Amino acid sequence: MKQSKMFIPTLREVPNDADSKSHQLLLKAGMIKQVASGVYSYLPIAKRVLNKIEAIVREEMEAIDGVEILMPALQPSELWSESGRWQSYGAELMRMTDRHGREFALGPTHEEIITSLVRDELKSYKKLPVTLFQIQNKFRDEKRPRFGLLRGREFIMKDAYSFHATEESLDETYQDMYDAYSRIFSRVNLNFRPVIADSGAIGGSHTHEFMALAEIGEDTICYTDESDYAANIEKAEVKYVPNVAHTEEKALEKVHTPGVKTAQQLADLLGKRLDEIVKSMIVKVDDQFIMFLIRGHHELNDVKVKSYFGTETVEMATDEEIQAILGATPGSLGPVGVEKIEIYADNSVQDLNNLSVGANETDYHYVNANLGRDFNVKAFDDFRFILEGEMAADGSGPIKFAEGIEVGQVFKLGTKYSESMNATFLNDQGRAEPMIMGCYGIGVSRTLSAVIEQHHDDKGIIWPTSITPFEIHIITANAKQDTQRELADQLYDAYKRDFEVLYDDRNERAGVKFNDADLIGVPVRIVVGKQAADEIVEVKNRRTGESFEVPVSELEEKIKAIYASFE
Ligand SMILES: O=C(C[C@@H]1CCCCN1)Cn1cnc2cc(Cl)c(F)cc2c1=O
Ligand SMILES: [Mg+2]
Ligand SMILES: [Mg+2]
Repeated sequence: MKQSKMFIPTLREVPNDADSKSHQLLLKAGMIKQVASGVYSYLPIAKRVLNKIEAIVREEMEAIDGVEILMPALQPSELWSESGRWQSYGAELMRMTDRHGREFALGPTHEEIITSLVRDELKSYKKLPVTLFQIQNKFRDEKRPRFGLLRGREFIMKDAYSFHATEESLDETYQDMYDAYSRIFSRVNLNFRPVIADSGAIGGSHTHEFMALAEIGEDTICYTDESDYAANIEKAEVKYVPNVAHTEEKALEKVHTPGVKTAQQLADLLGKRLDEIVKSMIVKVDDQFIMFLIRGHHELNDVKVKSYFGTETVEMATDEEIQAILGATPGSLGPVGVEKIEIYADNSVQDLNNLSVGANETDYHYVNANLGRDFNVKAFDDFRFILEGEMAADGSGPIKFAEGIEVGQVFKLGTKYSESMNATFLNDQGRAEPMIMGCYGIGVSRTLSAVIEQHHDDKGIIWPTSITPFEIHIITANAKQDTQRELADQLYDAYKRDFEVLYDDRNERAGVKFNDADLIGVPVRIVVGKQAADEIVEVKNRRTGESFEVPVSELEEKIKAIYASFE
């Protein structure tokens, strides 16, 4: 492709609203243009890379008997009412009304559509299992779109859905998908980890997220070097090992603590360690207020609370709600004398006695509060985030943290949608049963960004050869110089048959062309410059930065040698 005919609006300056490295480079390399917040056009270089990522996804889906379809973005609200999600989703679900006043969702995902499609067709166990997938734009009205394509409001997803007569059959497809995802993310050259994850609103039991390691990642991964254990921190289980350090029970004592709002301030005032303080948090679970007791140096894990109570509607109580229930502000809450609401506690609260807690009176706390005598706990469980260095749930070794970008997720859905939408099949005894489902997503446009996050230097993107927009970048140092231009034209004509060639034939200064080439990041660059008359060109390896002066007669061999070095 001749660059004079292409559309690659590179930028010299970093756009100030670009808030991640990949976002900056996508803009500087002229790969995307923002249309609205979280909404982008993909320009030619990006489109070529997306085509290659999608081709790899298709290959790996079809290799495990996935069959491609394409569903509409416009989803009638009636189907979302059948599943109950029209009511349960809020502002994130983009909705519209057509000219007849009928309501639609702009599809954020396609469980309702696919289940309604399949329930009319797959009526017998003999026709199961089936795995269908699509690659299509999704719409989610994110409150804070950011990091370019990493968190957009319209994005490209591969979403697959599988339908089964038995759990075993689902387990098989789940494993096939898990392995196919590992192949896909390896092939696009991502450094990734599959992690145990929380299934959240979608329901279902078992799910893994595929995390691309990157500092910008919004997810925290917990992993150990001693095993392949890895979990999203939302889910990372804290194996409770009692470390009881009880002392002789002392009399409850009320202490005036003016201005104390935080556990640290209380610890400082009492001359105690932060971990000797117990924080009391009021959480609204469904529409019931619950008090959670957490050690001072721990944090409440809202995802574990949701999972424990089996609901997504979990919010911290507001100051007003707290005032109404306990008559105090959040800085002075405690379990002593609390009868109106249930009290749950994290396991590690059991390790201490003579606790320092709020007195439910602003500016007053208790010391020496003791379980049983002064307050009761309905249940102890794992309600906190694990700390770096604590033992992993599999006992293999200390947990380490890393940031990750969630580029894929596989779910065992079960019968949540087939029951609510009556998608049944006749089993081998002729009895109707709800189909067992799995669903599997890959963020295709997010994967593009994740690859850039992991493959760039200070000059620009360095494409892995598997998804590079072009294989060779031919540049004339001075397009006005006939000898250079003629040799470059000749090389372009010779190579464009066997290679994907980008030919910078523009009448731009050499420096501009080299800067653009560094930004666009094609793995191998050929510069036709002053030595064109001697049929010598410069070959540059974008990844290593090495340059070689090569006679044209040895050029193809050199290019292939550089490509071989990438394997
Ligand atoms: O999408 C999934 C599960 C899987 C992911 C892989 C492909 C198939 N779906 C979870 N999820 C996430 N955000 C959503 C946002 C909105 Cl606004 C919504 F209405 C529904 C969902 C929603 O269901
Ligand atoms: Mg997540
Ligand atoms: Mg997820």
